[in-house]
Amino acid sequence: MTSHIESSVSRFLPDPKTVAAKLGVDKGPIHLVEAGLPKQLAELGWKVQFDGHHQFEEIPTEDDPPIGKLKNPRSVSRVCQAVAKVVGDHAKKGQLPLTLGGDHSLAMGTISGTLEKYPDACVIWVDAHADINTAETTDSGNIHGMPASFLLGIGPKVEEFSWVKPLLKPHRIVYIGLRDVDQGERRILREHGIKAFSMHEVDKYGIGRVVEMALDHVNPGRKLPIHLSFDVDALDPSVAPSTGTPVRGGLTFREGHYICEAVYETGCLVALDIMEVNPSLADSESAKQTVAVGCSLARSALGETLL
Ligand SMILES: NC(=[NH2+])NCCC[C@H](N)C(=O)O
Ligand SMILES: [Mn+2]
Ligand SMILES: [Mn+2]
Repeated sequence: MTSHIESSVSRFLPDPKTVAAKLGVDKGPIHLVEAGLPKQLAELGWKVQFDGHHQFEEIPTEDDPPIGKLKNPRSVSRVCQAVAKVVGDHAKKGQLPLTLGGDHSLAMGTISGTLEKYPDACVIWVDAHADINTAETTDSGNIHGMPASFLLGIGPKVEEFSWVKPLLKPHRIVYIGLRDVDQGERRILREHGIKAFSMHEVDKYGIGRVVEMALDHVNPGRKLPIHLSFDVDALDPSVAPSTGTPVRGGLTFREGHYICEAVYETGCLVALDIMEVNPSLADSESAKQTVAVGCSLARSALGETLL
């Protein structure tokens, strides 16, 4: 283990979208824990402190009407703010927070927590989507399509999310795996000069070169702390089927794991998110497969090697 990391903490959070609909019955991320992830990480040499389920506060839908187009804004804001605090507190103790989700809107919380302790941290965002819509550009109103814009402080201010400090700089985030990017998001990426390696670049250069180029962009000297936010829908749906917004043409099993291994090898990883695992969305075989992939991605990012 690298010296600045003494222990890891794993937490899992429900999916606000599903929770809102099902009044708190979403058990997505707990499956990763029940599949044995804490023990697997302990076997890799980590001292695992498991915080337990971060209880999503149920705000009845009628008490959480949309703000503009944003759906469930108060519920999402509240849970993300709580996550920011917990992640920040662990980071300040020199621990490596692992957050299991759940909706990728949670990255608003996890990355806020990381930047609180490491203001110069860079973010590697692995996803089929850019999740960089603003309250203005969003079509769906789903906040999981917007966390990056809140962290960057772009787009119209939404009072409910004023706790999110715009600490992330456009040159400190890089995407890998994109293939489903909305028109407004394309414009935002261009206007802010945000670097993104879509599946086109993965096909063209191979994953090894792409990860190297991504690191050269956000972390040229390989000295800055890295927050890896991995949305499992970056993987091809044949690899990770149980997720809310699958998009064909994604990363292979090995490509996804290679990213995690390469980030671990830098010795710079300070926080990890494994997001959008949703076992309730598929038959039990697909769910099992997706949960197993989520666990193995986390292990790869935390030091598991093939030999
Ligand atoms: N975290 C995710 N799965 N995001 C999907 C976002 C899809 C679409 N771009 C939206 O804004 O609604
Ligand atoms: Mn995402
Ligand atoms: Mn996604």
